[in-house]
Amino acid sequence: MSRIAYFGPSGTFTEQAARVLARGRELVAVETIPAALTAVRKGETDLACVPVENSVEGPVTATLDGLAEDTPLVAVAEALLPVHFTVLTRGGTDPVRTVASHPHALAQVRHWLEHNLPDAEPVVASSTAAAAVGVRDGRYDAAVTAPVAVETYPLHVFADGVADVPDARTRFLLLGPPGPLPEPTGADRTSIVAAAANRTGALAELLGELASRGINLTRLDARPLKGNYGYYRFFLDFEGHLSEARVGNALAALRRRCEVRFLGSHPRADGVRATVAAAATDEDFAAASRWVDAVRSGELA
Ligand SMILES: O=C(O)C(=O)Cc1ccccc1
Repeated sequence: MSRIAYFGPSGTFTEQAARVLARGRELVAVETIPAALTAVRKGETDLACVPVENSVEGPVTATLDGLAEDTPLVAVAEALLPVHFTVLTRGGTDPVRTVASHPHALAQVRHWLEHNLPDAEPVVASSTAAAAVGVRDGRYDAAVTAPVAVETYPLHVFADGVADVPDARTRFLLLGPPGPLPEPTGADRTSIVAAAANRTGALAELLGELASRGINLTRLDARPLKGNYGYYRFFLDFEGHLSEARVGNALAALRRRCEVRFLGSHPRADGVRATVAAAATDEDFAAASRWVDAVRSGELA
């Protein structure tokens, strides 16, 4: 049976996302995001499930850096989960002095903690579920977890439905080795990493290649090139599928300008259909190419 390594341990938000994407595949918990990516790169699992961005905290940098480095992986599917938290303790009457969680989770409940556990010191854990393990083992007094954590860790539910921002969402990717792309659906997302040159206008030129082909950008993140202060690589997500003319054409144009790593074309979890600007449909590109061919062959001027 095919297997998915997910950012665990058991009881994380990523496990919730992996369940949505599993389609009968076996789920294997690993302790970190790099470990999930390594499991696929080494062929220990067929796929990996990791978080990529959150609507409150922004990019998940371990995922972005892990995708830009080492051997290429591509996203074949995504899941978008609403994020509200459950706060677990061991119960009893002892005061809550420490509250542990993943940094993204702590950042999303800061106000709730100020009002409800003002004396508790926030402590960073590797994941929300690792924080629950710490509560179970007596290392922390409370953990900010995913709702599924109670299935694995029979702790006391101190509070649930906790969220500073009611509509917070996290997007997760299902990643595999390069292979055939998922079929286009009309509601797809394409992701790349581009190493824009460090000179005036270089990023604007890259974005211009997308804009001039009528492609709508959905995310732009910069990450530093470690060990090379002042240099960045850019992560771009945009609407459309590589099989579509405007996307293939734009990617070729970007490739002429700089190093590009393709990170996948796959259906969007929210089903939002791509907006295609005027004169940017496949038929528009095909008609224009037919015209150029006719001019080249001397049939037209
Ligand atoms: O630690 C987890 O449960 C994760 O899967 C990472 C995470 C943390 C906070 C919000 C969404 C995902």
